[in-house]
Amino acid sequence: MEQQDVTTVGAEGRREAEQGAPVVAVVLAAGAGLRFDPDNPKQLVALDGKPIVGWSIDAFEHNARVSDIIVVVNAHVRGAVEQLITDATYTKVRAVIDGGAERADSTSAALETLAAAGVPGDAKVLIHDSVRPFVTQTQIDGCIDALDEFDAATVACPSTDTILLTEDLGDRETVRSVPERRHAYRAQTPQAFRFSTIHEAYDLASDDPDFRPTDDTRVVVDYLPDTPVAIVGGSPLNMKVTTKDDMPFAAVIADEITKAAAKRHVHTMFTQALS
Ligand SMILES: Nc1ccn([C@@H]2O[C@H](COP(=O)(O)OP(=O)(O)OP(=O)(O)O)[C@@H](O)[C@H]2O)c(=O)n1
Ligand SMILES: C[C@](O)(CO)[C@H](O)COP(=O)(O)O
Repeated sequence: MEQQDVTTVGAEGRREAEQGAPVVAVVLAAGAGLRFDPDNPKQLVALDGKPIVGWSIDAFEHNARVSDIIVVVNAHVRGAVEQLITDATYTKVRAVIDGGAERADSTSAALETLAAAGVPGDAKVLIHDSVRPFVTQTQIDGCIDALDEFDAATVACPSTDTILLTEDLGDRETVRSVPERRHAYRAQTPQAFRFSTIHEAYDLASDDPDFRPTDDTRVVVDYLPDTPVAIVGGSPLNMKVTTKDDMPFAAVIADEITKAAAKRHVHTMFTQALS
């Protein structure tokens, strides 16, 4: 992917000439959805008529600072995802690639695709769960901006519950430590990295076959411990659809977003008609 100048209009209307490396979104949609319904892939389930994976791709397609999108799929959803991309006439989706058995394998496959494509080490890579359909432009911009100061950043939500870290005692879990709540966050996505950082971390981690991280931030924390990972503000609305119990909440959020967008559209129409 070639270097390109991107002129963007920031959230406050600021115009900024943003010259630099590509901003690549990796949308992870290769999961089996075992906790949801293996016979009904959750990434394809519609919310307000749009498949969950479509909500996530839309968010990055419509961010002017994102230059490229890679979608990671499995064989069961590939056809539907490719059709969705065609029907939506997305302009930034560069490849639909096969993921792997674990989430980390899917991220790794995306990183190898970027490496083979010659993506520069200072490219900004945003890795996102496709089943977090309500990621906001503010969160995406927050990740992109954070990488001007850090080599790694993750969207995360302050925990409103006290977090307990446990250990095994016989067949029971017992509390090992209770971190201060002000330092307790729930990781979300996007998780964002300079390409060289995340590629190096995954390269180091690949020597440990037993390493099974549930997110990408941990790979940097464990294998590049001197690399700070900045927190970007998350929200309970940036939820992950994991089980069917998540669907009623997701449906309410989707409906609210759709209604708000319709109101904005009507307002714009009136403003244009009356001007
Ligand atoms: N091998 C995998 C596993 C997960 N994911 C993606 O990572 C995100 C978060 O994973 P999760 O919610 O756990 O999805 P699944 O792994 O499909 O769920 P389950 O664990 O219930 O099978 C999802 O967008 C999922 O598609 C992926 O791309 N490749
Ligand atoms: C990456 C993540 O969304 C951060 O909370 C989470 O770890 C994904 O977990 P999953 O089991 O793959 O859904």
